[in-house]
Amino acid sequence: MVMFHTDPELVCQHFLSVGDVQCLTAEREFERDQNISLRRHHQRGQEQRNDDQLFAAKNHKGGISKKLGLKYMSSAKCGIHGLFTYVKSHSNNLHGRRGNLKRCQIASIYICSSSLFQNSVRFLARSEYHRQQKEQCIPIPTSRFNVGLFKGTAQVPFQSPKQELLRHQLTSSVNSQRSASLLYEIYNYGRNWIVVKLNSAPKLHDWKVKHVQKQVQAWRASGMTVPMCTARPGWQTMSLSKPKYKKKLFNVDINLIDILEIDAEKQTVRVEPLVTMGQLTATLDPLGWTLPIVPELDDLTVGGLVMGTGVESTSHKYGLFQHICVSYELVLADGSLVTCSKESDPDLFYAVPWSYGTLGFLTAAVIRIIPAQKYVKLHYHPVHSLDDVVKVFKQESLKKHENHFVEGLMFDVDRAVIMTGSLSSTCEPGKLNAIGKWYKPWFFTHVKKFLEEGPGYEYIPLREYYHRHTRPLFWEVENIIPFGNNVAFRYLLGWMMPPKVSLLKITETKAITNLYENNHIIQDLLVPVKSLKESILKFHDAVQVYPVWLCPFNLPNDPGMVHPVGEEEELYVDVGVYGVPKVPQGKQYNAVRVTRDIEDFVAKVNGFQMLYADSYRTMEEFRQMFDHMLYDKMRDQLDCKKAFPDVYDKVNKRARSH
Ligand SMILES: NC(=O)C1=CN([C@@H]2O[C@H](COP(=O)(O)OP(=O)(O)OC[C@H]3O[C@@H](n4cnc5c(N)ncnc54)[C@H](OP(=O)(O)O)[C@@H]3O)[C@@H](O)[C@H]2O)C=CC1
Ligand SMILES: CC(C)=CCC[C@@H](C)[C@H]1CC[C@@]2(C)C3=C(CC[C@]12C)[C@@]1(C)CC[C@H](O)C(C)(C)[C@@H]1CC3
Repeated sequence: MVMFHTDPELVCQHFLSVGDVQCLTAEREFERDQNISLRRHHQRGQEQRNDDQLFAAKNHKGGISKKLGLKYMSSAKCGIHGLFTYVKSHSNNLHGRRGNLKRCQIASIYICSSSLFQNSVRFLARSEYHRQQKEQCIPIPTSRFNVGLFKGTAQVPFQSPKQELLRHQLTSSVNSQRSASLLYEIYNYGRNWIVVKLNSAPKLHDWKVKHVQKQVQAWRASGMTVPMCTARPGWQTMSLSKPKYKKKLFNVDINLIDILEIDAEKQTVRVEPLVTMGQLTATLDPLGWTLPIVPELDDLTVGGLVMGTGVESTSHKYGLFQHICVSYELVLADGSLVTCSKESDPDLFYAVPWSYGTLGFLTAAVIRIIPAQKYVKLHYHPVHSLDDVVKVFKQESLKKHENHFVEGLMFDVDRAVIMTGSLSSTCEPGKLNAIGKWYKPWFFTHVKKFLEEGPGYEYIPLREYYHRHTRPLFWEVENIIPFGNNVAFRYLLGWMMPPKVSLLKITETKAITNLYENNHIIQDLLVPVKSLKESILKFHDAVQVYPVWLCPFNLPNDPGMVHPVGEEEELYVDVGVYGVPKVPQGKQYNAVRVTRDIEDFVAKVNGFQMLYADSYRTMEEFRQMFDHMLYDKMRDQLDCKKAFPDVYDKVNKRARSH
């Protein structure tokens, strides 16, 4: 039977479901009208042909072409990085972590557009389902590719699937996404600089807030038929999934992107919710100030960190992001504008964090600032047994005064580097390491070296330390551009990194999102430090993903969704698991089963799951993990039931993506 799939998603889903994937056999001509032609590369016997499931997908404007008897149509837009990652992770699952890629090859990938915010990746695909799994795949001898920046068509001899994959990965790094990211960054920093210089933001703030209030009034006037959410598109957010619920809800546009005021006397900064961490450190650091906690990815927003949560290597001292916030300004369900703080309205103040925008719209936040220093003196302590990892990590995390920063990276179940740091205004000669420079190795690979070299220390410029995980997105960029840490690449093209998450997301299709969701784990599990050893062993058994991020944080017993079980504050640790799970040969990773198992474990040890990650909990299970007492009270009191969805309805798996 020959099947023609016109939906690219099905093409990719098929990749997942089949046992073997044979090379896409295609040659294409990219003509001006962007028709794509497809022809079969090698002939096979009639019997085998009958078994074929033939997929051809054509990107661009829904055109239909018929050529060589094959019918194919419409849109195969697919973030190229996603495709690579997919291929990589898929082959890992099929053949073990370092599995051979022979049976999973993509032969033709086309990037035909280089417009600023768009990359169109076209691929023609043909896959073969061998009913009898034993049957061998036949390698394809040549393939062709055409990438926007490389004009013309290059014919490259097919050497090995791995090289084939690498070649495609190279094309991804030179696609226009990188330059678009850079232009976008330059625009943002320029705009921010002008706004700060002109001091125009505070004057405009009231006017912009009124605009939010007017939209809430308009929602009320419209009969309040569906609840509200912000209009921020899903591709702009720092999560793997895209919120599906936004399509059904009343979207309120919140265009609040500026730093409003720095008060040196009170040691606070007042910011609008879409201010990012990168924007804040760029503004505050030159003035000699910094936030006590700077969540490490440049594009995280204050709104997202207040409504979700934020954690970083100073959290053992300062707690979570909400614990450095002094007050919130919110537009409520009735359209009124309120400001709440511990003193003025403690119930609302404590209920807001983790509420994910379901109590009101945040229009400004006042956050504490502390004096900054020029450098971080960072010590690296390699440890070589799990017991020592736990011991050293706990010991260092409890030294709140000596250690301004504490963080651990586990490279295996019994090997880790624990880092401790302090702020410093001076630097010893020969000890400076400007890790943020474009040609420097990715931070986690630099850290790993200390396992062999033994303990050491160095000085890192403060802002470069804060954003140390931005360039490799922890280690996630390794899956997207595996050669990104290669020394030649770094010197030549490293300045184009990191890829902008929003641009990666906007160029990604549902299909690739699905592939990520099914072959990847991204979870931050917040567990009491007393359960750290048990947790590491549990995650090791479940997924064996390394490196693992260990970040200690102090959890005070404040009211609200997240607090320790006992009366006292407690030391917790964020165990960050990001990567492709290791699956025994021949087995398929089951994201739902594994994630649910991990979630059950976390709940059992009185831990929490960060809300940006996929949650497979039922509503009852979710309500058991998070204390809803104050939240429910505030939802009733502020008449939120019709105005905003319940937090569970925003964070559960069904509400996201697809
Ligand atoms: N180191 C760290 O701590 C890291 C944290 N994260 C997580 O990433 C998320 C932040 O990502 P980011 O892209 O900045 O935020 P998002 O846009 O993803 O926002 C997260 C939630 O906050 C709500 N929200 C955001 N702004 C407002 C507002 N002004 N008023 C009301 N609700 C609002 C959103 O509501 P709506 O759905 O209506 O848009 C959404 O539900 C957080 O959840 C954080 O925990 C991720 C990486 C690192
Ligand atoms: C609490 C802490 C420190 C969390 C760190 C979380 C990061 C590792 C996450 C946040 C956003 C994130 C989910 C993301 C991705 C990887 C992991 C990230 C960076 C990527 C880049 C993976 C590739 C995907 O195709 C896509 C581009 C959609 C996402 C975007 C968000």
